[in-house]
Amino acid sequence: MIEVTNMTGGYETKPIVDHVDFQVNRGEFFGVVGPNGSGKTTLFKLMSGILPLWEGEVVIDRKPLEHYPRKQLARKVATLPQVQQSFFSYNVYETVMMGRYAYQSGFFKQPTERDKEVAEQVLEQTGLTDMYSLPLDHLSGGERQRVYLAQALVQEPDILLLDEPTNYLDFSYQKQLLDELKQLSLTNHLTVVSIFHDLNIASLYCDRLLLIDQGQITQIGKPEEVMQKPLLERVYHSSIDVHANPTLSSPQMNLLPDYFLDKTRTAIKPELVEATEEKVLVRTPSCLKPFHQL
Ligand SMILES: Nc1ncnc2c1ncn2[C@@H]1O[C@H](COP(=O)(O)OP(=O)(O)OP(=O)(O)O)[C@@H](O)[C@H]1O
Repeated sequence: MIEVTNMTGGYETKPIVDHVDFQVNRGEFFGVVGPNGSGKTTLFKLMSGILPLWEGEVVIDRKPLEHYPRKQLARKVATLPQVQQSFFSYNVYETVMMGRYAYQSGFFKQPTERDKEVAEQVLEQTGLTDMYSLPLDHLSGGERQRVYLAQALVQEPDILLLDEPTNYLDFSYQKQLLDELKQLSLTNHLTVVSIFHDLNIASLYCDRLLLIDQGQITQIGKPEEVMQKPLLERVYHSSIDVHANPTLSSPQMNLLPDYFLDKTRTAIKPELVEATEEKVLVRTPSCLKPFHQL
């Protein structure tokens, strides 16, 4: 369990994350959402000890973060940062194996049979087995993202902190990755705390969401408690529409482009032109798209 109390911190003099309190339960899939610059990444840096706390504390499994020795913390918490830079061209296997450093001891740090077993299993899980000998700079952005995720997973952490894990991934890999993480949270009780920009994805996969704005918590709760039109419109300064997912319980949102809004910023209802058993034709604001076939 992660307990964050009165967490405050930043970079210079002004706090970026300001007196924040929340808890994440073991095995929970917990999403952090909020506009650009709201403090999501800074919150992660404070939670993982990359940035020092100015005030408050982070307690992981009843032990304050600063009491964890480095290697013990790496076995407990693995992170996938937003931007990964590789200055040397390691191959996929070498990069993934670096995640095992917390389990290696001695001067030469040769991988053990167990290290190799875990690495192979994770390469399989992340669909990287066939690429294991390729240098990282020969991979696409999405493939590289999967390598770094694999590097975090071989740490066999209890807690995974992910900063926009679906960056660069096409929708099929997004689904594959999130299904895998969800499964790990359900069966292995892996705690997943992840930043998302895509509110619909966050709503589909997360047990609870934390909405942050200007360094403070605006709302925390189940997706239906956070995915509320007035709240999201206020925080994101955008016109949106929130509706029930037709097949699942998670609420989903649509952006409302300005050309679909009238002078009072209300969505213009499409005009029904023709409805037969095979098709429905509607007319939307005529200047742009005369017809939509549904
Ligand atoms: N290294 C830094 N030094 C100084 N200020 C920083 C630094 N990193 C971030 N900031 C500032 O902190 C604020 C919050 O940044 P942060 O990266 O936490 O936001 P975010 O919610 O993750 O944004 P995004 O959605 O764009 O990734 C921003 O105003 C940013 O300019």
